[in-house]
Amino acid sequence: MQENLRSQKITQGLQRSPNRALLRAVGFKDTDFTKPIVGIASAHSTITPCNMGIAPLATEAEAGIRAAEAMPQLFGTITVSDGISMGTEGMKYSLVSRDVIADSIETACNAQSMDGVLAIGGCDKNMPGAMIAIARMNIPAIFVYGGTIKPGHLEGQDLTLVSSFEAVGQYSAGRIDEAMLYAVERNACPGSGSCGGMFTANTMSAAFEAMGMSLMYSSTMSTIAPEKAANTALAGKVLVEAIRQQILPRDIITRQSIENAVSVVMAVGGSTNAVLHFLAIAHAAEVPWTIDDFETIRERVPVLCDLKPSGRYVATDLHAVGGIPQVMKMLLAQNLLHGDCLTITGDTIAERLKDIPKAPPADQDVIRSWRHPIYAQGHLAILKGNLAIEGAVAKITGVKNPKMTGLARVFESEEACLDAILAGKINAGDIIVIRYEGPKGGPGMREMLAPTSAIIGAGLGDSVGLITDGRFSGGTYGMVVGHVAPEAFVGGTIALVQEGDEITIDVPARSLHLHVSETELEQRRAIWKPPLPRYTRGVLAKYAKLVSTSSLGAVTDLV
Ligand SMILES: CC(C)(O)[C@@H](O)C(=O)O
Ligand code: FES
Ligand SMILES: [Mg+2]
Repeated sequence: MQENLRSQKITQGLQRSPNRALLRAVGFKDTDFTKPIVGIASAHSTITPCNMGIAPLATEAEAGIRAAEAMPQLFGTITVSDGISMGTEGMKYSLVSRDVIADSIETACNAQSMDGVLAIGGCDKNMPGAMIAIARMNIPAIFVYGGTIKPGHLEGQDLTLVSSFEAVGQYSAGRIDEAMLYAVERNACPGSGSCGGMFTANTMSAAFEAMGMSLMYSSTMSTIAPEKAANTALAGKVLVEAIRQQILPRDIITRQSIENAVSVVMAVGGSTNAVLHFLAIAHAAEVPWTIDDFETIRERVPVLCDLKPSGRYVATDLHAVGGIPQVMKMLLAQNLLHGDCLTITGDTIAERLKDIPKAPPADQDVIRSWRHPIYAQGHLAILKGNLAIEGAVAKITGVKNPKMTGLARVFESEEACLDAILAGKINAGDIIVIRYEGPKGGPGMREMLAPTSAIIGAGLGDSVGLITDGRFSGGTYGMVVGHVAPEAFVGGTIALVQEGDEITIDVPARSLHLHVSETELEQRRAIWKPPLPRYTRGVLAKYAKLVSTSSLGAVTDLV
């Protein structure tokens, strides 16, 4: 098999002499022009612990690729740290960054005819951004996770970044003092790595491992562990072999492997963002996959892992007891995983899992036994109803009652809502509505981590519901429903809700209902006026014009 299938366009023949002149300047010798050119898409950044450990890993990948007789070429892609932009206008760029990352990787690889790409990412959008590009281009590729952070420690408790968000709510509700708030802040994030609970970054990396696009065990390794460096070099070698064998992403990313990935998301109790991102990845891979497909999986897959945000442990704890392969083996043993799906190594999932025991180790409680799951069914439910005709995504963890009726408390932005919670104006039984935060309206579907953490911190997690056309952080839990579609900006019913309207969130019935008659809704619709776009120039304006509804994954290249 020819290994420079694509790069021969820039390296072979008389006319490519100038191209070779440039490549010689970056180190190519006569014998290198027939070797595969392999991009390394590095999301290194010093702004955030999620990405600050990536540069040394990129160096490891480079060495692995070179040792396999290929030509590694490093290029940078961007990151937005959700935790740093959270709660500000800047957070509107977070989901936008997913598509900027995808577009930038596609641009670098296709413009320079690379034969394959190894993408390394850290913060939340790095994972889906890279995978969208990989699926779209369909050139041999592997994803390497930058690795998870270790937990922080305070007074015998394990902390994550989300502890710090919750401390703000606890402080405002008078449950902790200022000294404690700052103690949490100082101890929450002990160094390099992506946020440690089963938040969005860890959810997506775990899902990619399950999908076969990353090496086994790689998604739960700590950034600073020596095994992470060694595994990254190995990923480089595995990729070069995949280029030689021409194993393409769309051989791996199939309907079955997306089912495997989503099953693992349920089993680990992962982030609502997985719904949005897998819709977008499936779209990029041209795999038929709809929002209702998540429901089919939820019904059959239990939540097995006791992980934060609502559980007790962090990703490094999961790693220590067998990681994602152990969870996958448990699902495989119950026929809930397609064992014949291909992985990037050329082996199938079942072959990769063959030496792993069917049950988790007995002396631990991070992964529950099959008979005693945390929840008998998955925790990410798709709700529909007059408030969300296209669908909405509910996360139900840490709540006693998955059905709730209450009176609407309506906010036109996240900031307005947070102010009301912190001022003690939200009461048990309220259902908060945060709107005009959708893909087009926000734009960019901000994550409502500050309000949802403030609700938890105020002790209202069980008694207050929240619905929004925005998104949630992987750190959010409680009675929360996001991605409400159609969004307010395009005139979805959520735009017509008035203060004091009765709303029912009924997860068992999978319904989201506004108790207002059709006639009354029609009257309200007749006087509703679409708001002016919040941005008229720049990337947010361009994004708002292009982006699809969230029920189709908020993609920017819908045909
Ligand atoms: C800040 C977090 C925890 O990274 C959040 O953005 C998430 O989605 O998990
Ligand atoms: S802020 Fe980057 S993973 Fe949480
Ligand atoms: Mg996030």
